[in-house]
Amino acid sequence: MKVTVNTLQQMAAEGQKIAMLTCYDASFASLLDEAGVDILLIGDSLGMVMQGEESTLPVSMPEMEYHTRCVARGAKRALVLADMPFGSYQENPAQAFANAARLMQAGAHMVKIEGGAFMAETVRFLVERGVPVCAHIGLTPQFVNAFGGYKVQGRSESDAERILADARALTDAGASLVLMECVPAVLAKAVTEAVAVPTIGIGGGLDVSGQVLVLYDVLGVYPGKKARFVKNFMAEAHSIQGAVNAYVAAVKGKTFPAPEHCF
Ligand SMILES: Nc1nc(=O)c2c([nH]1)NC[C@@H]1CN(c3ccc(C(=O)N[C@@H](CCC(=O)O)C(=O)O)cc3)CN21
Ligand SMILES: CC(C)C(=O)C(=O)O
Ligand SMILES: [Mg+2]
Repeated sequence: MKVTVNTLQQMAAEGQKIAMLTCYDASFASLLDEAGVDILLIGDSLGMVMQGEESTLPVSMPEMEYHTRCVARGAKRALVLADMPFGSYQENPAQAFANAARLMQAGAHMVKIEGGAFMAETVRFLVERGVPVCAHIGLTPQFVNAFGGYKVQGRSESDAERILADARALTDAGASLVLMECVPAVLAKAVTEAVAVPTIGIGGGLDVSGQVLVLYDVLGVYPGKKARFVKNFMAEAHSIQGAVNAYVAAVKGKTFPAPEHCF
C-alpha cells in the first residue's frame, strides 16, 4: 500500500511514528522503500552532501527535478517529497505553482517550502491547485545568511510564540505536514499539540509525529561538522541496509532521538 497524506494522518492519530530520510537517487530510494521508510525527501541538502556547496542556496530547479525523477523511479511504497529550492517560490504564489508543478511532474507527491506565516498565501494557492505542501519552520537553512549560521530557533519566549503562530497559519492555509528543524523539544511538542496535521522533527525531541535525518549523516559519510541531532547508524551496523533498518526501528520504537540529540 502506498503512503499517502491520509496514511500519515492515520499513523499520527494512532501514535505510530513516521520515519523519513533524505534520498537523492533511485538505488537508495529502492533500498529505503524496502526498509520501510515512509517518506523519501529529495532535500535541497543535496547541494551540500552531493555537490559540496557550503549551503543549500545554489541548488537549482533542474537539479531538483533530476533528483526527484531518480528517486520517484526507485520508490514503490514511500511518499515522495521534494524540496522547492531557494528562489523557486518566494516571489509569489504563481511562481511557486509553476515550479511546484515541475516537481510534481518529475514524480513528487508533495513539495516542501521554508518560511513562516508570510508563506501561508502561497501554501493555500498550491493546495487549492492539487499540490500538497509540507511547511518547514524553525531553522530554515535557506535563511542561513539571515540567521547568521545554523542556529537553534525558538529559544526565547517571543520566538517560540512566533513559531507556534507560524505553524497555525501554515496549517490553516492547508499544509499537510509541518517539519520543524532545530527547535527546543518543548516547542516541538507544543506545535504538535496545536496543529491537526502530522509533525516531523529534526532535533525536536520525541513528542512529534515522526523524524527526519539526512541519509549521508545516518550512514556517516558526510565530512562536514555534525549537528547535535545527527546519529551515525552505520557505526553499529554491518551493512547500509542494516543501518537504515536500525534507523527505522529506532524511530518507530521511540529510541531515537535520545536526549543527547535534542535541544
Ligand atoms: N549533512 C547535512 N545534514 C543536515 O542535517 C543538513 C545539511 N547537511 N544541509 C542542510 C541543512 C543544514 N543543517 C544544519 C547544519 C548544522 C547545524 C548545527 O550545527 N547546529 C548546531 C546548533 C547550535 C546552537 O544553536 O545551539 C548544533 O550544534 O547542532 C544544524 C543544521 C541541516 N541540514
Ligand atoms: C534536513 C531536511 C529537513 C531538509 O530540508 C533537507 O534535507 O534539505
Ligand atoms: Mg531542505
